[in-house]
Amino acid sequence: MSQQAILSLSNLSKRYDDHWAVQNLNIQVAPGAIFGFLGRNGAGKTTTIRMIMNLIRPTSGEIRLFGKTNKELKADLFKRMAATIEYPGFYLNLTARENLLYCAKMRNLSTRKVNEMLELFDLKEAANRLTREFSLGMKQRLGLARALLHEPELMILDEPTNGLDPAGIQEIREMIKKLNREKGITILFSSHILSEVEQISSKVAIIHEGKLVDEFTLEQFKKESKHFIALKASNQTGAVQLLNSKFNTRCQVMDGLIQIPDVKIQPEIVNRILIENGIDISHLSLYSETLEDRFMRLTGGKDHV
Ligand SMILES: Nc1ncnc2c1ncn2[C@@H]1O[C@H](COP(=O)(O)OP(=O)(O)OP(=O)(O)O)[C@@H](O)[C@H]1O
Repeated sequence: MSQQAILSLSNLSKRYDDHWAVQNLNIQVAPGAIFGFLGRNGAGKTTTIRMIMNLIRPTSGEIRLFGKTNKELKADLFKRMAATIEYPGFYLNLTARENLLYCAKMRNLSTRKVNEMLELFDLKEAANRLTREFSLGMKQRLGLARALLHEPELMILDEPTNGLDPAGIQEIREMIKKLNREKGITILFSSHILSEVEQISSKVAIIHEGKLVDEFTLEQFKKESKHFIALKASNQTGAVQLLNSKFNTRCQVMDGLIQIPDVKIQPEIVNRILIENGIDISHLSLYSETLEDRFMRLTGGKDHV
């Protein structure tokens, strides 16, 4: 990587009793990225984030933030980065504005940022309402506003859309993109929701049973993803034999569909050849591998896992 990584994990591992929650994790997050950290429940995402945040100690391996170890960064670590882990907690008897003002004062930050954050996160109208009346979506937004008060360069968000309804998920997704685009903040966020990761990440890492099983940019993914023709015929065995010999290819049968792997073969020609040979077709489509397919291939998991 030509540009120095803003976050670099080298052989990072964490062992609990007799099992590895995270094992030999190597990840580089480039400045300006929206890095999606994807894995099923229990894959090791939160453990990794807790280690980055210095909340738990790694069993082995190294974490470098801004090119330095946690020890070298000391207090600077929390000046230059921010994180939200699980559900954000607030003083429920204080208003949104009071919560932010309190946090700014505690951390010796300028209070002028409070109004800016309320505006940025669309909380201006709700600013004087008690946070006990807030919906989960509003609390998530207030949590992001609080995390951003000190203008961090890197934000780490652990499952930021957990428990939100579709509209809340959309709002947080747009916020993440906006923070990255307009404020230049590098973002690492964990998720087990594939569509979410696919929609906003510039780079994705898939973690499974504590190990990194795949890492790619969205650009790479689109280039590398498999394309094929899928069809269902009245005589599947006969159709496979015929297509293999006519097109010098190797068709596979998956989930009751014949897959022709060669993208250069034209579907209309496939259609004609099968019909001319007395084989009827009940389904024919062009297919590209989705992130969900790739994730399932690697982890045996499903979308919301
Ligand atoms: N304090 C702990 N003691 C023992 N085992 C733990 C501890 N914390 C996490 N684990 C185990 O480590 C593994 C990884 O857990 P982790 O919470 O990091 O997964 P995750 O990917 O964040 O999952 P989720 O999406 O469910 O939060 C799991 O098997 C979990 O049970």
